[in-house]
Formats: sequence, C-alpha cells, structure tokens
Amino acid sequence: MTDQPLKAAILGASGYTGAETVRILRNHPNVTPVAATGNALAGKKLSGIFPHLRGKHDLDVIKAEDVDWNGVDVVFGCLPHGTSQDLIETLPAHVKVVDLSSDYRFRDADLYSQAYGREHIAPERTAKAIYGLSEHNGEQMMGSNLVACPGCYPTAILMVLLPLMKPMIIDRDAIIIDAKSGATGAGRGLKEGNLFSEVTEGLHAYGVGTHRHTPEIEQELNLRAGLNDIEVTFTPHLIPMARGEHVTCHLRGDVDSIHAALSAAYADQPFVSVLPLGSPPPDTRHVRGTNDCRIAVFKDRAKGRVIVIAVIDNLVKGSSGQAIQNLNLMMGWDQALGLDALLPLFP
Ligand SMILES: NC(=O)C1=CN([C@@H]2O[C@H](COP(=O)(O)OP(=O)(O)OC[C@H]3O[C@@H](n4cnc5c(N)ncnc54)[C@H](OP(=O)(O)O)[C@@H]3O)[C@@H](O)[C@H]2O)C=CC1
Ligand SMILES: CC(=O)N[C@@H](CCC(=O)OP(=O)(O)O)C(=O)O
Repeated sequence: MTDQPLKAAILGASGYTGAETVRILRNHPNVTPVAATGNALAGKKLSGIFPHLRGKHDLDVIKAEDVDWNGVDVVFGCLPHGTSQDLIETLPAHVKVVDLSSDYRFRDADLYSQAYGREHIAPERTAKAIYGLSEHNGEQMMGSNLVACPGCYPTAILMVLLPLMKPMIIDRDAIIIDAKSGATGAGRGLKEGNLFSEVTEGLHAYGVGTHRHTPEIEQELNLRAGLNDIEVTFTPHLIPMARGEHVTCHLRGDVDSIHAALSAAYADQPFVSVLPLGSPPPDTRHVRGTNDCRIAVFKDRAKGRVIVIAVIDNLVKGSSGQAIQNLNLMMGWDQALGLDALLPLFP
C-alpha cells in the first residue's frame, strides 16, 4: 500500500473493458477509481449500466470534458481507436496514460495510417510509447508516462512467438495462426454482427488475410528478431461465447526446443504458464476471469511441425488485466498487485 492511492480515471467506463478495469481495480490496494467517463451513456450511474457492479462501484458516468484532471494521476483509456488519441493528446502532462486502444501501438505512424486509414495526430508520441506486453517489456515501462496495451489477439500470439525469435528456432517463413475470440472482443456497441442470433450456433472467420492485428504482430516479431521480413498468416474467428480467446500457432521447428524456450521465458512469471509436454490442451474456461495465459506445446505427426496453443480471457489478460499489470510495472510495484486474487470461473 502506498501512502496515497493513485487516483484513476477510466475513460470509456461504460464499455466492456472500462467496466472490467473498474471491477478489477476493486482488488487493487494502490489505485482508486475517481472518475468514469462515457459518451452516449454519460449521465447514468456505472452500476445502473452494469448492475453486476452494484454496491461495489457507484461512480457517476460523466463526459471526459467534465473530469477535474487536477484530481487524476492516471487514466485507463478504454475508448475506440481514433477517439482515444483525440482525447489523450488533450490531457495535462502530469497524467499517466495506460491506453487499451490501438492508437499508440505502432512505432511508425505511417504503419498506423496504413492499418487504420487515418493519420496519427501525434506521430512523435506513438514512436516513444512503450508497447505494453507486460512479460516482455516490463523494464521499459518503469517510469514511462504512456503505455500502449497490445490487442487481445497480439497478446496471446506474441506470448507464444516472441521467445522463439532470438535465437530464431522456428522457420520464420511458415508461421500460421488460427485464432478465435468471444463476442466481447468486438465491444459493447450495438452492431448487427454482435446480435445473439448472428453469433450463436455458428462460427465464422473475419478479416481473412487483412486483419489490422497482422501488422501489429509482425512489428513486434521483427523488432525482437532484429529483422524486417517476418510475415505471418493470421485468421481470426468469432465464436459463440462472451469472453475468452484461443489461438493455435502452426509452426515448423523442434518440439523440445520450442517447449524449452517457452518454459524458460516464463519460468518466473506469475501469469503465464507453459504446461508440461503431454498435457491436455487448455480450455478458455481455465483462464476465464483471470489475468492468466496458458500455453501448451504439441508435436504434430507431420514431420517437423509443432502446434502451440494459448488461451487468455480477452477482457482480462487481453485488455483490462494487462493494463493494470502495466500500471504496476510503470510504478515499480509488484506486477501482480490487484490481479493475483482473480481465480478462474469454471465451468
Ligand atoms: N473488448 C476487448 O476484448 C478488447 C478491446 N480493446 C480495445 O479497448 C478499447 C475499448 O474497447 P471496448 O471496451 O471493447 O469497447 P466498447 O465499445 O465496449 O466501449 C467503448 C467506450 O468508449 C466510449 N465512447 C465511444 N465513442 C466515444 C466518443 N466519441 N467519445 C467518448 N467516448 C466514446 C463508449 O461510451 P458510451 O457507451 O457511453 O457511448 C464506451 O464507454 C477499444 O479501443 C478496443 O479496441 C483491446 C483489447 C481487447
Ligand atoms: C471479436 C473481435 O471483433 N475482436 C476485435 C479485436 C479486439 C481487440 O483487441 O481490439 P483492438 O486491437 O482494437 O484493441 C477485432 O477483431 O477487431
């Protein structure tokens, strides 16, 4: 516990990742949510929008322009991309930022423009922001004022692939990723594709060959490997469940070397576990509601091929949980503060 808890504003608290950030912060000894913002839902009580928070958090949801920034130390930016940078660039300098959107993930603002179809309003800041994959960039986050949390798919995928990049122990020209996400990954906004009847009892791919997370994944792989030619095939799917994410990486390499590299990378990490060889495949329910990532490695019967599976909860390790872990790292606190009490909800 610090003498004075940090005062946090949650921008976009009326959305899924904002509400999840508020929920998890209830367990945090060093951070107090003092402001919650929304847009269409401003004017309501947070517990009125999200009854599961009733009696736990009774913040009023207000417009960002009505926040008293003098009373705020840190913001969690849980806003759509584009909106996020427009607001973050107006904040006073004393406010630390943990952004969950994609706005500050690209080192190169031109790459951002290509992927998102708009110019970045602060290219110099995005170049300096720390890419917040907690287990890999924690040291760089210490003392930083702006951390850009990875997308939910890149979180699980990079957790598998980064430890295999240096030394390069897989065939870098043969990386194929099949990924599946629950519907909360698309946010709470009313969209036809998120209707129950459009999602239930079916499964479909989307963004095939074009998803905006592909350049984000490739950026981090190339940076880690010291190369510029790594490309991956990434196919996401929407599955009929609310939360959870499952990624299957099809690789070429040696199963024992891959398992050893992953086990070594996460040996001291509280939230990432690499299952022993021969374990059954992990289920998204094994991490549901937690900041955990579980990884399992399998030898394929096809010669030289290895399959690595990772599961996370998109609303925790894939967004709000990792954001809180990143704030802990920025502040030099134990990275597990507020997060280690979360146990999986099973079944
Ligand atoms: N959902 C997930 O699994 C993940 C999401 N992310 C990223 O996190 C961010 C938030 O995602 P998520 O919580 O799912 O999104 P939601 O759609 O559930 O919530 C969006 C929030 O932003 C607010 N908002 C929307 N437009 C504006 C605006 N013009 N001005 C001010 N506020 C606005 C909404 O307010 P209101 O509802 O009151 O209008 C709401 O509070 C996004 O950038 C997303 O890509 C990252 C990783 C995983
Ligand atoms: C199921 C679903 O739609 N998922 C979202 C990814 C969620 C995420 O990580 O979004 P950001 O990169 O915007 O932060 C998508 O595919 O666009």
